[in-house]
Amino acid sequence: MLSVSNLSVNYGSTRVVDKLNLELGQDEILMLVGPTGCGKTTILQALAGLIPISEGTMRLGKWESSANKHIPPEKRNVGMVFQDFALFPHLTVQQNVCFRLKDTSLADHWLTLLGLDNFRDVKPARLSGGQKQRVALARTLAHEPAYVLLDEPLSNLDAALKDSLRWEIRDALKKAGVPAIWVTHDQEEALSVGDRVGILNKGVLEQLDTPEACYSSPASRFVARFMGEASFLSATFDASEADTDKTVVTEIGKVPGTPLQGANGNVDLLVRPDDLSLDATVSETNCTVEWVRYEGESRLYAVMLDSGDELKVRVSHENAIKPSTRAFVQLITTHPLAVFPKNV
Ligand SMILES: Nc1ncnc2c1ncn2[C@@H]1O[C@H](COP(=O)(O)OP(=O)(O)OP(=O)(O)O)[C@@H](O)[C@H]1O
Repeated sequence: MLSVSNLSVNYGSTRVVDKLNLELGQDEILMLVGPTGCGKTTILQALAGLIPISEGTMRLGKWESSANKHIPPEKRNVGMVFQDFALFPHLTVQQNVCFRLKDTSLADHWLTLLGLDNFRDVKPARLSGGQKQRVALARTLAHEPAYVLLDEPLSNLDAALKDSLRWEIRDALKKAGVPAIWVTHDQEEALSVGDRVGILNKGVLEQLDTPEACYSSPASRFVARFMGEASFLSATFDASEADTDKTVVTEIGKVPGTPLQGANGNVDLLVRPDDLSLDATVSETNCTVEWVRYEGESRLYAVMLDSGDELKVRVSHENAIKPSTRAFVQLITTHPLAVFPKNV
């Protein structure tokens, strides 16, 4: 198990990573997300042993690294996958994957599994971005790393390729049975691919949890907003009610609620776009459409409630409503929504 305890990194007098704690299971994939400059790459570099750390420890198997006792990358048996693939241009695919390997049977295994058999004698320049990233992954896994660090492995690829390759990479990591930390900018990728997701804000891990928990019970408003479209709706909530029927009362309906941070009384309800319905064909109205974004399968609307709260609503693409139209918005969810203390 990879254990990280109180890991902190300073650049000069600036703390960039602050007291990171995490433990990674044997074949667990942790997706690390956060805004640009929040310290994601720095964490990977520290875990790889590429930069000195200021505080804390990292432990795996027989080694433990700390500020006073640095373990270099070659002693950690770490595998790294970068966004720019980092292949040797003068070597073939086969030679890249077998580089410094005594036993090449695992290289054959990964080359076949990642669909690269027909490209063994080709040099990287002749490969597409997706093929290059498969070669980089095959090379990493052929060396039987104890853990794998992936720094935005899909960011140089187009959208369609990203979608298929993310599953291939996940499958390969699971087949190899190694723990992995995967940095991404893409919240959807983090939620769909990760066993757990870590959300960083200014060097601090704000939440480390299952994708479902990060999305539905975010530890903070920052996490709520970062993991997807989030609206906050004024509501009232009686936390003393029996557990089974804790109801949040809003001007557009009642829903079950999960109180966070001691929310009680006047609160803000976290509403996601798919928790709502929108109808412009009924006589009763309670909002005005501000703007609409066509998304193909769906349309995302921003509506302004008559009371002044703005909500985002996602509905079928068939439901086309023009901006400035009066409409009726309603809560339609039956699962509990997160309830935050009123933002004052
Ligand atoms: N070598 C360095 N010297 C000084 N400051 C640095 C150095 N490398 C990174 N930083 C700073 O540390 C902070 C974290 O950088 P880091 O690259 O880890 O962020 P990130 O979350 O990976 O960002 P991005 O998503 O843009 O890649 C930033 O403010 C960055 O400017």
